[in-house]
Amino acid sequence: MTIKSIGVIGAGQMGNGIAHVMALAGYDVMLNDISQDALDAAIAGIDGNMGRQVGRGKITEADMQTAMKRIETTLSLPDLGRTDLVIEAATERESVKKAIFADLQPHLKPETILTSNTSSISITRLASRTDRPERFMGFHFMNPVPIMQLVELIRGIATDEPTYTACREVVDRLGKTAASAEDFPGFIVNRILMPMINEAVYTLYEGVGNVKSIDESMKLGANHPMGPLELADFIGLDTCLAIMNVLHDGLADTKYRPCPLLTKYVEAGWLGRKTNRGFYDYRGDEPVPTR
Ligand SMILES: CC(=O)CC(=O)SCCNC(=O)CCNC(=O)[C@H](O)C(C)(C)COP(=O)(O)OP(=O)(O)OC[C@H]1O[C@@H](n2cnc3c(N)ncnc32)[C@H](O)[C@@H]1OP(=O)(O)O
Ligand SMILES: NC(=O)C1=CN([C@@H]2O[C@H](COP(=O)(O)OP(=O)(O)OC[C@H]3O[C@@H](n4cnc5c(N)ncnc54)[C@H](OP(=O)(O)O)[C@@H]3O)[C@@H](O)[C@H]2O)C=CC1
Repeated sequence: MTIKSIGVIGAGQMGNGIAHVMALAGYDVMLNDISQDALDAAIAGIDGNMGRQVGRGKITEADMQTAMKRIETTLSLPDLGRTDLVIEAATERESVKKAIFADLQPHLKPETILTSNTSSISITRLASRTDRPERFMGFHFMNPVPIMQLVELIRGIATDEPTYTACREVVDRLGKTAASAEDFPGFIVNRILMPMINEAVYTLYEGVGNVKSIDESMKLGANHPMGPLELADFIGLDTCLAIMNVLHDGLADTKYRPCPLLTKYVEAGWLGRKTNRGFYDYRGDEPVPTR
């Protein structure tokens, strides 16, 4: 099946980045969210990010104008019914994702491929609640989407080969690299990355270091581009906690228990950059460590 149009559900940082790269690669994009503010912020964000790419000579002004015209926004899920491939990128909560698929399903063309950008949730379980488990798979981008090269492709137990091939062709057209991961909690990247971030929070919780020393140690001592706490703020602490809970529940091993300090930050609504406060406070000119 040739994919021409893409539906993206959830206009947060991932949905916005996915719409950006898809439109630049020539796909028509229908971007959906439950909030008009989120849709407006996403379009402004894409405009700013593409503008920076023009400024740095990565794309032309004409590329940007054409791509921006390819992106439509909608508050109405049925509008995604006419697309060929849907990528769900809403909040990392299984109940939210299942409700979206249930609402969307009656409006889809029979051949439309359904995918989720979930960071950790079982593709097989999500697929089993839809009318098309063979045309369902995990399509996992990395943040920030316009920059990161990798896309994890995760087959559920029932995913058929034409579905995998069609998704793989989309990744190729984006100029990105696909990695196949088996459908187990957190797949590959988050199975490895998230316990490291959680351990950094334990290191903070136990007073081994403070926010600044932990991040500096990993940047200067292990050559990571961002410290683990800065990266957690960038990903979103709610998303980090949700992934740890999926690892803990799904693998039934106490080594994945989420750090209580991570839970406390999420309960405070200090979710990182998206709420202007997490392990750093972003409300001033420079980020200030909160511990
Ligand atoms: C949770 C999951 O399920 C999976 C995940 O995604 S895990 C998270 C994976 N991501 C990471 O680990 C990111 C680690 N951080 C980095 O690689 C880098 O710090 C970074 C690329 C984000 C920024 O790099 P930097 O050198 O500090 O900044 P800077 O020079 O300003 O930016 C580099 C490029 O990124 C772009 N960029 C930075 N932030 C961006 C954003 N939020 N959105 C879009 N583009 C962005 C810049 O425009 C610039 O683009 P060009 O190279 O085309 O000019
Ligand atoms: N953050 C990251 O680094 C990465 C995240 N992911 C995954 O991508 C997905 C999205 O993450 P991210 O973009 O960071 O999250 P955000 O919190 O930035 O965005 C999620 C968006 O989805 C919206 N939303 C919630 N419910 C619905 C719904 N029923 N229909 C449509 N939209 C809805 C939210 O609206 P509102 O704010 O109003 O609730 C919000 O705008 C998650 O599954 C996450 O695990 C994957 C790779 C990296």
